[in-house]
Amino acid sequence: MTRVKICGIRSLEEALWAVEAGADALGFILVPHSKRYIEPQKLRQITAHLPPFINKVGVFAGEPPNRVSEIIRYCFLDTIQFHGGEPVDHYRHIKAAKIKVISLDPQQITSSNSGHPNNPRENVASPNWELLHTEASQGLVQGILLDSTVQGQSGGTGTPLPWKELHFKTILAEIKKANIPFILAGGLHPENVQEAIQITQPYGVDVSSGVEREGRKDQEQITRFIHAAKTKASKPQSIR
Ligand SMILES: O=C(O)c1ccccc1N[C@@H]1O[C@H](COP(=O)(O)O)[C@@H](O)[C@H]1O
Repeated sequence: MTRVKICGIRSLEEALWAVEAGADALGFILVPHSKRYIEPQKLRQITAHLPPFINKVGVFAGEPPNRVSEIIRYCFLDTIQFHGGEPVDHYRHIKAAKIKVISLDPQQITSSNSGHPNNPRENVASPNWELLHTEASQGLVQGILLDSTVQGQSGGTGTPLPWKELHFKTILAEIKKANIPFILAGGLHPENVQEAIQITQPYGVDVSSGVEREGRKDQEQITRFIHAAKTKASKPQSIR
């Protein structure tokens, strides 16, 4: 069954909505410029009151290793999500599971399909797959998350990746070679998550904007999202 992370939680009430609906993980944004930022002092008050068996993920972008280590311990977090292109090697001493984020520009993926008949990858800024495979084989990362970047902004953009595009299939093939769990993010919501899962077959899905209403987490959207993600779709889908 597909694991679900609900990200950008800012209160105990929101966290308990997600837990009640069956979330496997909760994400907390520790990126100070984000509109979903939560202060460590407030976060600790949430995590201290959560039931067991729920994975608590801290989302960071470019925070120095010592600061990350301090927050992980202070806030009782289990997992680090590196959302700022950090060299994960610098964080190897920290005792937490690590998720490396690869941010992709949806427009570049789409244009690479039609751009050049002989080389569909020509226009795409390709991630460093060799580095990812090395990090995975050395046990430096335990998961890889694909997210969308829009005009230089990555994280919480609410923009879907073009998972139906042919070039996306080649990206997935590279990720699967690393042989670590793959998590799909970027613009997922209750209406598209089943199709996205059917096409990409991820270990887990991650959502922030897609379970909000007027900028705040919404209990009904969270419940619908988790239900959809954990229910098998009836119609088969394929990549065109
Ligand atoms: O959610 C944020 O505000 C955020 C800020 C900075 C880095 C990451 C952030 N969230 C991550 O973004 C993706 C997808 O978000 P969305 O569903 O498209 O809104 C997900 O991995 C979140 O963990």
